[in-house]
Amino acid sequence: MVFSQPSGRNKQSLFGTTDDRKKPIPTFRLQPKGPPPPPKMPTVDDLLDTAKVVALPMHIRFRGVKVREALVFQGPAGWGEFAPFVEYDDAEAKMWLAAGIEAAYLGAPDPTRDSVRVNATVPAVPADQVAALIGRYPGVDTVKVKVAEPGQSLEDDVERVAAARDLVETVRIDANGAWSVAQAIEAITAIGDVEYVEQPCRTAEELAEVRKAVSVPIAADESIRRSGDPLRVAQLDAADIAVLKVAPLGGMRALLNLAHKLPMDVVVSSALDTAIGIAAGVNAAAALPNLHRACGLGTGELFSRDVAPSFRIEGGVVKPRRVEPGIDLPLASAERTQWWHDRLRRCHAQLVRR
Ligand SMILES: O=C(O)CCC(=O)c1ccccc1C(=O)O
Ligand SMILES: [Mg+2]
Repeated sequence: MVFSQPSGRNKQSLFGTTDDRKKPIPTFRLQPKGPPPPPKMPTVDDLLDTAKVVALPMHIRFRGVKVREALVFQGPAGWGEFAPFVEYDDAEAKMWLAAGIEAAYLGAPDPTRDSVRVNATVPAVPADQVAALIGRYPGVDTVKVKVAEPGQSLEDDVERVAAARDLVETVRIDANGAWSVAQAIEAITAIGDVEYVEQPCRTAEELAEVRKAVSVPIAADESIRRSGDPLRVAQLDAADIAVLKVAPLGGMRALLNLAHKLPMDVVVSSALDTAIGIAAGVNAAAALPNLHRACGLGTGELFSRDVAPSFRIEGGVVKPRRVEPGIDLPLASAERTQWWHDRLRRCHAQLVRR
């Protein structure tokens, strides 16, 4: 059911559902009613026909990488992206392929708003570099600061967050699960008031413990996108906010469906996507019935080259748009291209088999 959404165009799926199979064969209507039938699942050859593997250079190291690789492809509805992080196994990576196929073959769900507020993303840089990074995000009033980077101290985090606080109204932090419960409580106390702390510890149980011990709101990211059971954080009362990403959840409609089920505020964030993946994130955020917080969709600013001009941030917002890659793309080596083609083949086989 992850590929469906309660109503209208947003309910379509490329993969079908048990419900669809139970429905009687529809009788012919003179005046067609409702959404068009979902297109057929593309074959591997369909995907590889238009596939390009890009290697995008970054201004700054993020998640340990300075070059972001992605495979992008074109379908009848536009472009899709397949860019699971290289260390992910096929079972996890196949969700990212489902998301890319949805974007290229089904297109965006119906929007409910025409712009989306974004946050600036500040990697674990020295405090004196924070102002220059935030300067790349015109009109943005919310900054997400990465903390708990391996090899750095709590003092580094306190200083980096303080530098961001001097410049904007709202600061949120992301520890990517690096702290123990005790370390999280110590760090959160030292850092002081923030909008929320994203994934302070690895497990949902630990998030629930930290949440009981501190007054700062807790957001869940990896506990949702990598847990196998995204609803568990809600069952455990482990988070105040859900950070949702299109690609790891298997698409825009999967994200909308999950947001519908979660009893908490949602933030849509990127997975360090190219402009094609960012477009899907913006389209998902623009289709949410409720959205109260800035989204992490400004990461195009971290690239020094992208597949298309990055989403222009103006007055702190981005607007949904169609993304068409340029002709002069920074292509990956032949060897890396083959690696991505092989990975796409394996993930496609897993998707059609299930
Ligand atoms: O949310 C943002 O501001 C940017 C996206 C981001 O931080 C991110 C990007 C790639 C992989 C993981 C993460 C993360 O939120 O942990
Ligand atoms: Mg995160």
